[in-house]
Amino acid sequence: MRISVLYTGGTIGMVETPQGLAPGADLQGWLTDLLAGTDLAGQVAVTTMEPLVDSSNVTPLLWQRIVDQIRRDDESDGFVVLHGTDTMAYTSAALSYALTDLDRPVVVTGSQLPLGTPNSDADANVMGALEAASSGRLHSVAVFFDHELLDGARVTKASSYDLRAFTSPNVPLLARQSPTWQWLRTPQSGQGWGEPGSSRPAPYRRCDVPVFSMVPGMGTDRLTSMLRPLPQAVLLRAFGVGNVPTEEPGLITVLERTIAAGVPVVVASQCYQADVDPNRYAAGRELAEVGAVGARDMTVEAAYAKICFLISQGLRGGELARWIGVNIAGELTS
Ligand SMILES: NC(=O)C[C@H](N)C(=O)O
Repeated sequence: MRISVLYTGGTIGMVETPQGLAPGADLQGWLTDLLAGTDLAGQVAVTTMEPLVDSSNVTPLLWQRIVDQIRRDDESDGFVVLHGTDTMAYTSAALSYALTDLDRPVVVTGSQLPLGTPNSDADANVMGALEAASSGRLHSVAVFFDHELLDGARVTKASSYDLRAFTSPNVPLLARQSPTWQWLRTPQSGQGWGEPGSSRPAPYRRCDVPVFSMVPGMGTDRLTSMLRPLPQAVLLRAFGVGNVPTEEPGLITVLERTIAAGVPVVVASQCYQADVDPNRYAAGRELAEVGAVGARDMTVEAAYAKICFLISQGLRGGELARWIGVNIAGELTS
């Protein structure tokens, strides 16, 4: 058994500096000590992805570097990606879309408190992630955090301070480690990208996709200026099941013109738990009628990463909008 750990940064390996927490801990040394005397000792290799970053600085280009690193490693039986928590949910969704054909586990984790500090969750999270990756029971992308294993394309960061930082609001856990493993269900899968046997997905590129929330009193002029110049797509966080202020004069027309100009408008929800159906209320139906597409039960993170994935594959306009409803990697309930 060989597990490859890809270390990208995050609080887990940070130390206090005069500027605040920043990468600087001896992660390799700490991991060697952590694994000493366990079944995994000598079976784990660490690759440090320089420069180490706070995950607020992650872009789709780092998503792709992680994908490339995993793809070029035929030797490892599984992977653990050490990542900052702030954008971990975006990265785990992005890896899920790009690695549907991998058939080896990729477990993403990190910590809320730096390794070696009092009550740090680093030891438990990394040991659990390594156990999940070497269990033989997982073959897809998942997140392990605070004794829970979650579908990679389903997670959201639910707390900035609690050690239970991640949840998957629309689907149950995959497994719980408390303290022995209880495997609760098989991961949701999707149809993957392209035809079976076709070439691998094109690499992630940076994309121009604004994500914004509707708020009570949102004006049409503000919406119009937010959409200039025209982006590649829009991810709109509407109210509830996908409702917007349809009585605001001109607001729907702005979105209609945006869609007519070839810019897909994807409607997600501001609710923590959501299944978007813009057809349900009159206050949403007008959106659907002008061609906006609902993100169904995808998280905002999964929807954003999916739009970037589809743009990177060269899809635009209506074709991209059609793929929003296709389950690629278990990101939505089909
Ligand atoms: N807990 C963390 O890892 C937060 C950190 N700011 C990061 O996302 O890199």
